[in-house]
Amino acid sequence: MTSHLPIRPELREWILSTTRAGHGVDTVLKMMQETGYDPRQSRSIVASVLNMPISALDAHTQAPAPKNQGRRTRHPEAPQMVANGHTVHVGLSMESPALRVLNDFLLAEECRALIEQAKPRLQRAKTVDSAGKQQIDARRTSEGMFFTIGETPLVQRIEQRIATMLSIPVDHGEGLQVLHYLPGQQYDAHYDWFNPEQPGFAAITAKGGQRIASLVMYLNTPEEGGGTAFPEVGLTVTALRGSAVYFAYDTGDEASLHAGLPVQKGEKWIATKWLREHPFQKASR
Ligand SMILES: O=C(O)CCC(=O)C(=O)O
Ligand SMILES: [Fe+2]
Repeated sequence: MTSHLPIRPELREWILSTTRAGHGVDTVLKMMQETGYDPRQSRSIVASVLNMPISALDAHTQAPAPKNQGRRTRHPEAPQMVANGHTVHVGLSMESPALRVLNDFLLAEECRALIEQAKPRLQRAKTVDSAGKQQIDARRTSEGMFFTIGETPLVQRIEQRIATMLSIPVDHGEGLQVLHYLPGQQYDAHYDWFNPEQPGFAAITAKGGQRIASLVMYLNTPEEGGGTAFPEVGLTVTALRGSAVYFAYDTGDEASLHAGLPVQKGEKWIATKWLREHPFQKASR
């Protein structure tokens, strides 16, 4: 996905002028890493600017490929899989973005209980600004809250189901977030991966590294609207109680662009789990 990376013009110009001045690709990569770029990111960016495949980049560098590549999730396989005794049905599969619609991911009773546990703690949802700070954002008008890892037996059960289904340890997950949207509320089109070009990138990824996949679980069925749209591929996933949409991405994967469409009638409750390439926090039990 190297061609999809948003690269600042100054950085592009610097890479071109440095290589034109006779410095090797390995020197450029080293300098980028010294200024805080993640090794994998710098390789993608340099390959994109110099218009060469990452594999060709290896031939120009003496250093072996970076070893701190994080984990990746396993995409659930159709038609169904059993995670901790619970059967999940794969209703739709897509390869770009890597996406699965999962039916029966949560029981109706689990959806109801999760909403009840979240309700007293809702606050206006925030986004992460370019300095890595949480902020109120007009693009995201819903209310939300975070559970800590394993905070309640129910949260723990859901986290273990996710971990088994995607074959990734529970501690790679950010705390489960519950969001509540009322009519007119939405989440504008965005990527869940963090942009390596934004100033706060190092701070946001210091713990756990980059995000690699998301799971959006629908806790109710809005009367009208409120689906999750993937505008790059013309797909809208219907918000249906108990089902979920899973999608995985590389940094810069534009196909993973998605939006929580406005609720037209009724309300919408979701729980989101974002997964990181490295352990994000210690599980509490
Ligand atoms: O509300 C939705 O359908 C999408 C939510 C979302 O994109 C997120 O929580 O990152
Ligand atoms: Fe998202």
